Amino acid sequence: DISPSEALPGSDPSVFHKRYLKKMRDLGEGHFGKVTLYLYDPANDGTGERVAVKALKQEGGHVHEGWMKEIEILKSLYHSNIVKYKGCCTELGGQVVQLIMEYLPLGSLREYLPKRKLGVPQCLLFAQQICQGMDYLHSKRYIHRDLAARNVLVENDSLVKIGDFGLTKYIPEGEIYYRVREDGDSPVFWYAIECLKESKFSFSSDIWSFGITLYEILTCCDHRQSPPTKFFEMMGNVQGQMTVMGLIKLLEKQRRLPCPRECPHEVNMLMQQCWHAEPSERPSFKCLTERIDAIRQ
Ligand SMILES: C=Cc1cc(F)c(CN2CC[C@](CC#N)(n3cc(C(N)=O)c(NC(=O)OC)n3)[C@H](F)C2)cc1O
Repeated sequence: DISPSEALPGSDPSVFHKRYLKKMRDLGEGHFGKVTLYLYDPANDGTGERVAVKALKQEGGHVHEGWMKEIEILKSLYHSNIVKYKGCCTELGGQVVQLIMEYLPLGSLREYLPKRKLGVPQCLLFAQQICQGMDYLHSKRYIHRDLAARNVLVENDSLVKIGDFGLTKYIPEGEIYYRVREDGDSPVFWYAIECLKESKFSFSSDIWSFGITLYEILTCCDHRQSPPTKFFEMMGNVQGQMTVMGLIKLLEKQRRLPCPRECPHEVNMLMQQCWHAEPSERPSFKCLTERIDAIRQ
């Protein structure tokens, strides 16, 4: 039983057939789904290519409209600092759709940085590339809402890509904020103060998350200095159950993550501006790209 797309010569390379996907191992787990490494091996001789496959945990089998939106978003993005869309694998006549992306075996900055102890210049190169990818995303009026080192993939020593768009939303023309209802397991330590207080997400709240991501890069994702660890310490470890209220109080008292040891003064200034209490006072990604470029010279 071959489907039409298989019968025609030069069939659509963005159509992946379930029967040729051989599961290798899990790469990650999210609230609503998971990302898995597969070998796509139509010749069935092990010479196929490795791909990263994102799938929803199908409850009730219905396809999330938000899920189809995420696929459409990644499919529409073409940038050297954004992970490449490769195609889809459909099952049950389109009831189940899996997203096929390029596989970056070095994984995210969370896995890579602790092993590689980069110097400041290379940290700034990675930071600048994240800004370029994010500037492109914002130019298409998308907000990411989950920018963090765990969602930035490493292609090689001098190239990183934003690798996951699970919480990305479109901001219609003329609007500034996207308000969320769902809470789930929100990454509150990467959230801007207005997100914590009013669930108001914007281009400016992505800038705040970039500042946290830059801090992660400069601390080589050392878990002893991770944002959760550090914020817990700053709150005086209230018996470990940190409340969002505790974090808001801290941020309202203008407390911020400390300057990492290796961090040059002007980079710390840039990070602190990303964490300005007033969203409109935070720099844009275009501005950040230029300022990091100047510092790198
Ligand atoms: C359904 C929602 C959902 C499910 C999830 F599992 C996650 C979390 N997931 C994101 C994708 C992830 C990190 C990034 N960026 N990653 C991608 C690749 C790749 N393309 O190669 C890769 N490579 C790798 O680890 O190589 C050793 N890791 C990693 F899987 C974590 C987020 C979610 O929204």
